[in-house]
Amino acid sequence: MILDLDIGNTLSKWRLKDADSSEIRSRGAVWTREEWRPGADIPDLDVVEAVRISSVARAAVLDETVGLLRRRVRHVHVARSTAEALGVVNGYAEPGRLGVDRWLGALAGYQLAGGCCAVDCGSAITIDFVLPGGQHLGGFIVPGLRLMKESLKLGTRNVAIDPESEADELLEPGRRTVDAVNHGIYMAAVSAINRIYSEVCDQEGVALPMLLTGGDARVISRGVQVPHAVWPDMVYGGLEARFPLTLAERAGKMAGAPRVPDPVSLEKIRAGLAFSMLL
Ligand SMILES: Nc1ncnc2c1ncn2[C@@H]1O[C@H](COP(=O)(O)OP(=O)(O)O)[C@@H](O)[C@H]1O
Ligand SMILES: CC(C)(COP(=O)(O)O)[C@@H](O)C(=O)NCCC(=O)O
Ligand SMILES: [K+]
Repeated sequence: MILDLDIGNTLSKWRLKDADSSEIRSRGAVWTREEWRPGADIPDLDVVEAVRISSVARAAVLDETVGLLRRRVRHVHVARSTAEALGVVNGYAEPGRLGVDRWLGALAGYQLAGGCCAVDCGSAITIDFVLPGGQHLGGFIVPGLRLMKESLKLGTRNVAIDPESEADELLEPGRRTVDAVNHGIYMAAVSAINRIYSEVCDQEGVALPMLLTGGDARVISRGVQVPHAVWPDMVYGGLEARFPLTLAERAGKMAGAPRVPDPVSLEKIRAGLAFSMLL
């Protein structure tokens, strides 16, 4: 079995992948600040022959996790942001400073779709752009839904947006604090994504396919007008592309990859942008 780990600021996600069949056997998540102890919530390391890790948590969390794993597992691969990989050129002046989850998302998106806009809706919402030739432009970082809500300190932090809510309901003015906050932050997130996408496509003269991932991807997806696909395993896809282990991975296949969405025309994007400036 291969153990893939995606350690974010909020949740540490894991999945077990069969090295022979390339099938995903199980998955789970634990809070990042918690210690990784054998128990019901984490996979049995005895069956694991290789681990691949993406981590943006504090260095100490990664060091501890890697230390624990190296004692039990033969191959431990830790992803790093580099100046170039798999045809993508990192847009950061200091490439190593780009969050590795963003880098892996950009690599997966490029491998799947060529140029892309990769949006990761987690503790932060990150919006990264890769041009069709592989140049990563850099990106945008906005606080995620949960962080925005907590920063208001209005006592509404424990009432999350119902992930089943329809976008239409969330776009109405709230008539009590919790709704005013939830609808406000939802509007902030989706309008930032819509606007940033249009601005950058306009600047670069290219309509890019958009891919969404992260814990809030599904609910945010409903408010994003740009054609896009949700790919919950996008960061894992970057790990597969960067450290291919199975036959399918060596052939360039990433588990759970969606159909590439057809972007609308650049003319339409520009018309939308011009319209929003007039208002
Ligand atoms: N069951 C859940 N537990 C915690 N957060 C959740 C859950 N479902 C959705 N979320 C949302 O997902 C976000 C975490 O998403 P994730 O992509 O795992 O973030 P990160 O990679 O930063 O840890 C939270 O901030 C929260 O808004
Ligand atoms: C921006 C992030 C905090 C997002 O992390 P996440 O929300 O997925 O936990 C992470 O990618 C990070 O720590 N990046 C380093 C700074 C940068 O990318 O510029
Ligand atoms: K994120």
